[in-house]
Amino acid sequence: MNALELVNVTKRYNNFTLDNISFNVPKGAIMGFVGENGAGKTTTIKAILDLIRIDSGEIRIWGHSSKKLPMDLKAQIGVVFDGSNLHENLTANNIALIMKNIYPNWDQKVFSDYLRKFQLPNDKKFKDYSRGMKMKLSIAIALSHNSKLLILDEATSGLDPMVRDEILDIFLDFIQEEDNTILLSSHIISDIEKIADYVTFIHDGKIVFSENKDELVYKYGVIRCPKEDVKKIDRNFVVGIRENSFGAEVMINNVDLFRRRNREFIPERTSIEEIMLFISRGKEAKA
Ligand SMILES: Nc1ncnc2c1ncn2[C@@H]1O[C@H](COP(=O)(O)OP(=O)(O)OP(=O)(O)O)[C@@H](O)[C@H]1O
Repeated sequence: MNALELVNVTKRYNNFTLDNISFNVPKGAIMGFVGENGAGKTTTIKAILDLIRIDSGEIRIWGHSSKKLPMDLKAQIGVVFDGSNLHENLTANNIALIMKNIYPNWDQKVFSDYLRKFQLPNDKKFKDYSRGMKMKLSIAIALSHNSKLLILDEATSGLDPMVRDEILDIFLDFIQEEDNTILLSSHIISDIEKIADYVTFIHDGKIVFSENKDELVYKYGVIRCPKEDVKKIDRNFVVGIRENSFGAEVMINNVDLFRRRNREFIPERTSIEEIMLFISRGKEAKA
């Protein structure tokens, strides 16, 4: 069962198109949603949350059309946006009062526990919080209304590695509950490598892949060879080329089939970060 399904979703802006994207997030999984600046991550998340109107396609949350999601299910989605939009003059205490009215399932005890755990003062105004504190407060809110689906847009960016680790642990705790699901967009691939079960890579408004994280690194490989050998490699397998003064690195897809067909070149293991970098740069050789 999927918590989230996107089918052929298209959204056109003047200079950008979210182009016919499809991917699923299985219930109980953490989906890492990665892509460079402007690739379309926030647009996708806004579409999922029905904050923008899509031009075509279908989005289903727990099997319901996102446009017709019943209120009680809507209340089970915890959302954190980068640069939280909480009012500057509110304190955590004020926010708790507001959230109690917004969410029928608001759990004050859980919220207070998170404030303590994150060492967030009750009475300090939001504008006087540090970036890390603001992010933690947003996460505490998202986790305090019995959410079963967390949608996090760059929730760990701009935070130091220790705070990031602390927050990633909270996400891992959250996912221990069998039915809980996370969609986490991030620039920080190491965070995704640490906690995600699946990775969806969006590039220039299109989905390049949406796959199980562990299988991904077996599908791709890097061949290191002299520049003049690049042309011997079957272009159908090539997803990206990088050249430097020592030679060339060629990222290939479908490594198993490549190995069976070709004994001359031996692809080496790679990482999600490298796969993304190569694919973003394209098939033309670049230093
Ligand atoms: N309301 C809008 N009107 C016109 N263009 C928009 C609007 N919102 C977003 N865009 C454009 O859509 C593109 C994708 O933006 P989006 O915020 O989805 O990217 P992103 O992957 O989240 O990037 P980042 O990692 O930088 O946040 C950008 O070119 C942006 O300028």
